[in-house]
Amino acid sequence: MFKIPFLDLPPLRSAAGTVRLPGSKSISNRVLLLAGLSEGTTAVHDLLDSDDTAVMLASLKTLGCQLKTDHAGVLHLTGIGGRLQTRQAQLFLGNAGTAMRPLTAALALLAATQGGEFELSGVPRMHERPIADLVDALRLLGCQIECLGNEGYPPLKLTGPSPLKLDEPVKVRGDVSSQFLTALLLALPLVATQQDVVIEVVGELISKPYIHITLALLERFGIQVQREGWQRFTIPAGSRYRSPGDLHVEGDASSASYFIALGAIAASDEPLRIEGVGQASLQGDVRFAEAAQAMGAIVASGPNWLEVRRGAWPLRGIDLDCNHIPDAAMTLALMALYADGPTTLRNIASWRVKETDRLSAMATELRKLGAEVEEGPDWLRVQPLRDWRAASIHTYDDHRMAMCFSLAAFNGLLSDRSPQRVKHHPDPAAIRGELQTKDRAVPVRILDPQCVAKTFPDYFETLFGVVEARSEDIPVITIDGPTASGKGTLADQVAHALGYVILDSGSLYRACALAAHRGEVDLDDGEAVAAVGANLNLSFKNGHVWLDEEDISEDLRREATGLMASQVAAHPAVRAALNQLQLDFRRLPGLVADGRDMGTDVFPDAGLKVFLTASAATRAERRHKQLISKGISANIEGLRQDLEARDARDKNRAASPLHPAADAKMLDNSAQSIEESTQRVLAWWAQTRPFAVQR
Ligand SMILES: O=C(O)C1=C[C@@H](OP(=O)(O)O)[C@@H](O)[C@H](O)C1
Ligand SMILES: C=C(OP(=O)(O)O)C(=O)O
Repeated sequence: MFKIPFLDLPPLRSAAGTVRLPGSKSISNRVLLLAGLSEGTTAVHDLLDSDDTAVMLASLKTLGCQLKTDHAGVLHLTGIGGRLQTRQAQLFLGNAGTAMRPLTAALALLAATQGGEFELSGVPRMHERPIADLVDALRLLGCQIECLGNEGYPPLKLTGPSPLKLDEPVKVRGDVSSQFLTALLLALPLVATQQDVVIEVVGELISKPYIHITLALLERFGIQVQREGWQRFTIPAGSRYRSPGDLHVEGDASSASYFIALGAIAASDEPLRIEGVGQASLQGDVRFAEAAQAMGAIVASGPNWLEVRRGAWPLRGIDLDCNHIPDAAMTLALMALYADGPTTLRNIASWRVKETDRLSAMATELRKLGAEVEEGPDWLRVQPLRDWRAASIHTYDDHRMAMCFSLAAFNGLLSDRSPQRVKHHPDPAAIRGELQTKDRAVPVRILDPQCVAKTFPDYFETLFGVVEARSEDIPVITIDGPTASGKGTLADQVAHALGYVILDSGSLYRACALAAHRGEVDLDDGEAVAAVGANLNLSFKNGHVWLDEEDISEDLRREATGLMASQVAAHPAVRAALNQLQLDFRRLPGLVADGRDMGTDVFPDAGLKVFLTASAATRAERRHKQLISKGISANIEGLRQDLEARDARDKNRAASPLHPAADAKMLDNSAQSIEESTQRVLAWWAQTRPFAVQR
């Protein structure tokens, strides 16, 4: 997960490959609650691991459920069998509607029948998300519920015992959220032992497909609800939760929407394959695929997979009632930017009471990209966009805002005078326009990218696994400098702050030599060592070097490795292979490369080049401290003389002498803390970016 203040997405060009979706949030939290209320143990496979499920799991644990995850990642949950194990608890439910609403109903009924006192709270936004319709329904039933802040909103206090009136139908409104009905359906079997319990929906029910998920999962837990249209639901007398034993959670269909859109926008050669949902899915949001098809996507599907590629291009604008796909519909608003005419999304009033006011947030942020947007009380109209602006997108702690706006990074595919338009106007001026499109693609900045943790913590990593950018569009920062100047630490810090990949070029020759030696390759055979070098699977994380899955940092520092490194570095074939390997580190979302010739030779087009120096005395002192901390005695004066001699050799050697690139920024960190140098480099970097100052 990118735990950084912002993530810059460079212009992206294409998508291909396979995405394995994380588990469905809606299914995961329902299954957890049902298993928690059941007797016996349920083995839950492929459970979603995210903020929303974490709060549900923590609550169930507090309530006395036993949770164990085995080595294969399967959760074994032993439920309370409908008998309270603890009568007092304070539960924090973050911003998870699928935890707050159903737990309110379940604990209100358990407190009423068995006695207890439970407080349910969440993040500030959860305290602005209405729950009045559910509280009203439960109060009419006889539950004691106090709203501790504003009436009709969490936090809530549920107390009991108190007598329940189960003879009358339980009436609930369904026009603000379907989760209130879901909550009652999931919880009322607790008290439907002696008699049928009837629920009547008052007024129009929204987000209906979510009720299907609820009913299907209740059935898996042995409860057959009788349904009359969307108005009346009967939980038969004698209902009792029975664990199905094993249960598999399918992939999240709302999360699939970003990749379906990605396929429609950017999979122009091969389809993008999405695994985890398909025709057999329980989730209504799979029908997002139909909306994407209406916009031009070509979709093939099997029971639990989808393959999506670009059909019509530009996409086609649509006018759609989105009430059945409230979450995935947000993705259509981004697809609309790539369309040939306006797109109107209707019947989406519920957007206003979700993680943020999504209608307003969507309109505001789309306008930052330059889009023309109209917003009504329950609709949104988005015009196609051709003249895109680089924008810093606020995400309002809403995972879907962050995921949706990542799709704006494909703007280079359809900016003004894009190649597609040139096809229709094949005159020389238009073709010159095509050549200019490269400069028209703009990056997108996603603020607070870690908000995706609500349902899809690895969203951006997954995205980067299936998209491509042109190499020259991937930003590079180079940090070159003499030995012991602290460039490795600085590169680490800068890369960490930006979420960028790190290349510690100095260790490549050592790693190559080590891998060749381990593979029993003759170190005098340049071609053979080069072949090893070309296939090295190296990565750099937190100052450590990894070869495949192994941390080889210690081995690289050994004297023997150093000697082997200078042996292999003499082969021109090895140098060529390692040069290519270094270029291959230019990966999404960007690269920080440290070394001696990164800015001068390897990445001459880097967006920022830093040449880091420190006085020989300072570097000698740092090296001295390092050695002492490892228990190696050393003499500062001797170290300083060594460093000065090495500097002189480096500067004056014939082959790539160490010197700053003509356009490098000089940074002398002798009197700076690492934090200060990091901030200096980040400030220089910010000046190169097209985004307005962050607010
Ligand atoms: O029951 C569910 O799992 C959900 C129902 C929907 O909410 P509303 O019924 O409030 O639209 C949806 O937006 C939410 O993400 C999950
Ligand atoms: C509305 C959403 O979440 P919640 O389950 O918290 O209602 C959502 O995930 O888009």
